[in-house]
Amino acid sequence: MQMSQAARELFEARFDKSSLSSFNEALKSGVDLEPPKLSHGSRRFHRLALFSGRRRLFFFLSTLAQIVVKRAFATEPNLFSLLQNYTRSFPGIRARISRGSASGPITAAMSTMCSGCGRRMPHVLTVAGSDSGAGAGIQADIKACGALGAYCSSVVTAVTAQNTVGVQGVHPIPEEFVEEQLRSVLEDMGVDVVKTGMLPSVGVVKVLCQSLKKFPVRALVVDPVMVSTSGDVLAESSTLSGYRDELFAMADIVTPNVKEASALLGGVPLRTVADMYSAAKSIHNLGPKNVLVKGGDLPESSDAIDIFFDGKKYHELLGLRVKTHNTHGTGCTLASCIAAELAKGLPMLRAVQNAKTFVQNALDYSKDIIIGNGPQGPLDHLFSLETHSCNAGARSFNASDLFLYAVTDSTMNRKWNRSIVAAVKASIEGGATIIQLREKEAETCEFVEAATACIQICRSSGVPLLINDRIDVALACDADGVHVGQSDMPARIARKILGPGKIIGVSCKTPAQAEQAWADGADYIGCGGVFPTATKQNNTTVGLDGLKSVCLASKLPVVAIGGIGVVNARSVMEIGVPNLKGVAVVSALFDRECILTEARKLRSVLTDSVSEFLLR
Ligand SMILES: Cc1ncc(COP(=O)(O)OP(=O)(O)O)c(N)n1
Ligand SMILES: Cc1ncsc1CCOP(=O)(O)O
Repeated sequence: MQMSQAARELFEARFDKSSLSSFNEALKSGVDLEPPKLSHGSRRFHRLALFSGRRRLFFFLSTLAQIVVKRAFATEPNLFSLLQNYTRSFPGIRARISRGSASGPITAAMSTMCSGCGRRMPHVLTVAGSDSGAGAGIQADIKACGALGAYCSSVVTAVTAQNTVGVQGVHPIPEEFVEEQLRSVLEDMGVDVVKTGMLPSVGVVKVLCQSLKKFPVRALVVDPVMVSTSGDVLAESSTLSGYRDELFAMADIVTPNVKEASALLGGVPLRTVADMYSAAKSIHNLGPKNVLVKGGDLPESSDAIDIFFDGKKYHELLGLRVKTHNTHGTGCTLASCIAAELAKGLPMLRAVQNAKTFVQNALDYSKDIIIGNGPQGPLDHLFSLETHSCNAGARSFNASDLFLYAVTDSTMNRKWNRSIVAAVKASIEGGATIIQLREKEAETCEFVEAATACIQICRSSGVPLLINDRIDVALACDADGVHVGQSDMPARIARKILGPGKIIGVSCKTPAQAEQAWADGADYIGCGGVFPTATKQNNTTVGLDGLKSVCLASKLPVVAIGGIGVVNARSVMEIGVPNLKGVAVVSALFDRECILTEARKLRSVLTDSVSEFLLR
């Protein structure tokens, strides 16, 4: 459309050019947005536009669009929030929708921002009680989300006087004020996921349900807190009916422990893992999309077994029981971590697995800390800051990190015209659980620069980053560790140089090499090539039998490597040896057009094969 100079100036005064192009792009992508409300300036613009026939058409269409959008808002009160959520999912556009006063008309004004101008943080809102001891409740939720890189806002439902001995007092917040807090946060702050903890009365449950209907969010995590770890009652028994009748139907996941699961099911006793399976199914029948029954309190079990049920499939999630009194707040922490991982965009099962890993690491790290004189102390949620900042000797390695091990390759990145950083980012988004930079041709300076950028991405996603061969580069960028081959720096010297806090992996093809790697202080073994591969020249293949014999001889966890991809990953995992923890892949991710899609596919093959194996 040709515009007169005057009209152009008026138009550009209201929208800067980048906003305008983002707005146009959003429209092209199919978002229906209300055109800006006519201000005095734009009325003048319309008057000018009337001078030509084409401009008359513009005026007519924009007025028509305004009428349509206003009608839609009048008939669909949730449209405001739906639109707000919808626009949030556009990477190149950030739309802020402002709502008029409750009595006045709803106005939608859009301010756009190019993707390079700002950074959205994953956002969890916790709706829970305050714990003055800060081990559980709102305080635990904020710390856990922060540790996992999510922003956490809070709506306080009750204030408790609490310490490591027990709960000395509970002061519920009036329902109207809970509602007001909910409105303040949900209306303005772009919440991705809501997590609930202590909801002291059925009235608060109802207020929450109404608020979530008005302001829908991407996911709802319900931790049905009824009784504190010290045995003190934190919710009226009528809250149970609120959960069952209304809240569960809106929940993406409900995370009861065995006592809460029993209470929700009218007091049925839960004594065995089989009981947990049937409880998960019965609670699923109450409406939530997924259920996690936590078995930490189950008597007579040496492992912490949780049962996850998505309505079709059960997953038995195993964790080692950490011997410690410092368990106060683990339930709140787990649910908050699930919420944080969902807010980051992870699928549900992965979010649950990552949350479990975080809690287990936090328990392990905090097992000896002394806070308070009571029987149940708190966790140190921010342990990862300490391990990363002072390399204090507590290794941040968890064998389950080997599940989907992405190993980069500079030749492949060049072929597909991608930076290392973009490749790493995509693989993490697709579900990679650990990254190795294997950059055979990079100049040292370029390698350190790329590794430093990758470290930031990996840290914010909780994914360890290792460097292939180059201990100097690992030290320079404070990577989480190194992977060395049989002809590289021996692992025992690498350990001396790097200290106890870094992860060291060693390539092994034989049981003798596996034994040596353990003696040298390695953390894991990479075994392969399992299948023939074009990625590494002159590399002998050990096959599935060779892999099995190395696993059986190894005291360390093992990751399989070489020629592995979507079609054969299951056959690798199915060799059925407990210390085989995952697969490492190069070309199956990095020599493909879309790394993210391939990582997702591979992750899902691995998850399916492992859970089926566990259930056998
Ligand atoms: C996880 C993992 N396992 C094995 C290797 C191979 O390492 P290496 O023997 O040092 O061979 P190059 O990678 O240097 O060719 C690996 N990189 N990662
Ligand atoms: C580095 C390495 N070490 C043993 S096999 C191999 C290459 C793995 O690459 P791909 O996953 O493309 O087969």
